[in-house]
Amino acid sequence: MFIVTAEQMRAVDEHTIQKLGIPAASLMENAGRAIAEEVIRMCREGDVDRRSEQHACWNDVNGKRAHTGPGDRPAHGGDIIADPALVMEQPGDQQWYMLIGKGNNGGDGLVAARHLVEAGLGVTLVYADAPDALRGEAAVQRDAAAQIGIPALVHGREAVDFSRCTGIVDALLGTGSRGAPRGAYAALIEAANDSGKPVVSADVPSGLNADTGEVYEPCIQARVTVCLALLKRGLVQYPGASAAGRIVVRSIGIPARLAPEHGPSVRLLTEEVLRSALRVDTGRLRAPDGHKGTYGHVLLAAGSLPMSGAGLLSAKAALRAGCGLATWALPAALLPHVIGTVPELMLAAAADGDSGEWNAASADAVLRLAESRDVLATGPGLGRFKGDTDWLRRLWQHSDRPLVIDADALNMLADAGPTGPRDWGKRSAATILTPHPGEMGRLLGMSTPEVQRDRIGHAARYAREQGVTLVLKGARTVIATPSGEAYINTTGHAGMATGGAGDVLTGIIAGLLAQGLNAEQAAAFGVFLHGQAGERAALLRGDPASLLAGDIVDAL
Ligand SMILES: NC(=O)C1=CN([C@@H]2O[C@H](COP(=O)(O)OP(=O)(O)OC[C@H]3O[C@@H](n4cnc5c(N)ncnc54)[C@H](O)[C@@H]3O)[C@@H](O)[C@H]2O)[C@H](O)CC1
Ligand SMILES: [K+]
Repeated sequence: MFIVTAEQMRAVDEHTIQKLGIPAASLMENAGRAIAEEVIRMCREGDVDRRSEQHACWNDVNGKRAHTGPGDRPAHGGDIIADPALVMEQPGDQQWYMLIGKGNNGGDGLVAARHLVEAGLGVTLVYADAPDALRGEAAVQRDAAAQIGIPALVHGREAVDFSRCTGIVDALLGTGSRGAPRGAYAALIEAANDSGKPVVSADVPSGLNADTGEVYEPCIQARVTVCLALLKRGLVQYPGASAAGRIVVRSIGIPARLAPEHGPSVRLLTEEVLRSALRVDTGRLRAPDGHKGTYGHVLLAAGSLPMSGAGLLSAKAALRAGCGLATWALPAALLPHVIGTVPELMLAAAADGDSGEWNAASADAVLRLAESRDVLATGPGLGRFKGDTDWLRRLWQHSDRPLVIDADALNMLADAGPTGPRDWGKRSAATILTPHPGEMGRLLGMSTPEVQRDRIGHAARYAREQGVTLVLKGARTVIATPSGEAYINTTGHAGMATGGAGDVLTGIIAGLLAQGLNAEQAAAFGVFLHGQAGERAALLRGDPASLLAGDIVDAL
């Protein structure tokens, strides 16, 4: 599933109308109908009374539990399947308030109102602006609603009291919204939130930045968001993802495949995308006649005295991800401390003049060890040391192996200079960086909140400019490729925010690279697997908060 910006959505919309000749009115009709169907579904299934469903149910987006409309039950011979609007024989005394903005989002709300009236629901329109402010298709829908006799209030002219209504449809602001909601829009959003009634948002919750996921003050807190045509970036990035509630993406006649023609290709990372777009074929990872050499050898340069566990977690994760062999290189004096901790692991001592410090262990020693291995990964538990940026530069410039860079090695990279490591030259093999938002901020020379304000945008730009594959960790991890594509992960949970989880991810990605996956495949599949293993580990433990990074490795 493609994820678009508001501008990209507008361009795809225009293409559909201008080049394909599909009338704008048809798209608005489909949009409004999709919103009405969701409201009707909620009424039929009693969702409106279910207060617990406040947080996003991501599975609705990645298709595992998508609502398929009135035909959920398999049809048998002789069954008569009717529109949901026609089978609501006892809608009861459902009263829905429709908040109508003056743009096309409001037009969608007006179409939805017509369909809800048809289904027998009580509907009241609440215009944010005087109804004559509406233009084009939205004005056509305003007139149709008036002809049908749908009661209407205008904010500021009549009092609006939500206390007796069943639910609220938010069709105030959509992708044409700019900045924080103003005037009547802000007042209606606040009143809707304060009412405690379930809100169904049309396309995006009003008050959300549809591109970045930033929530303005105020912003609708939706129970459900019926996202129209294509998933918007702001709905998959926090805090927007929380404001959206459950997300239902509905097709309205705009071909989704047009999205990459009009902007960057950003996709939701699902099993389907891994198989089709990324061509990850797990069935081919293990040849029936393979031996340990077939599945590759990871060299990990990691760990220091206070953080030897990071190296252990990474190395173990690489093995669990399926590589044939893993060698952990560390300053020679540290080696006796870790012997036997992971018996399957090989250890390589980097001469350190008996100091136990990386500053005495040369980059050339690591390069020599890497020559006979397939992948080089560095960073976990490394710490900072004198001359470390030059140390990393030598690995960058002289290793022809795929290179995974994490943790403190990213901080060394941040010191490469204002234009970033691209000044070190183009590497002959792939480079994967796996920063958390703090490390990403150091790479970009900006604060962590600034990074978080537009995770997809920053990750995609850095990957393209620096020619690397970038994994921006955190809720909804972003995987961005040098060619400008991005994937947003759907697996994992907040329990995985625990020390060492990142080291595990580095190991998984290195382990997958060793088995022959390319950088894009290894990064995306690695992130997906890491999240799945975290979900599994939380189930086994019964409580996500008690998760340890080692549990993720064990659940792989
Ligand atoms: N996917 C599609 O192609 C389709 C989308 N539809 C719906 O249309 C909206 C986008 O409509 P648009 O008219 O461009 O913008 P909005 O309705 O979001 O509102 C713009 C309107 O609001 C005013 N405004 C902007 N920012 C603010 C603010 N911060 N405070 C107050 N007022 C604001 C601005 O002046 C404009 O007048 C999309 O989301 C879908 O819902 C189609 O219906 C089907 C095809
Ligand atoms: K809206």
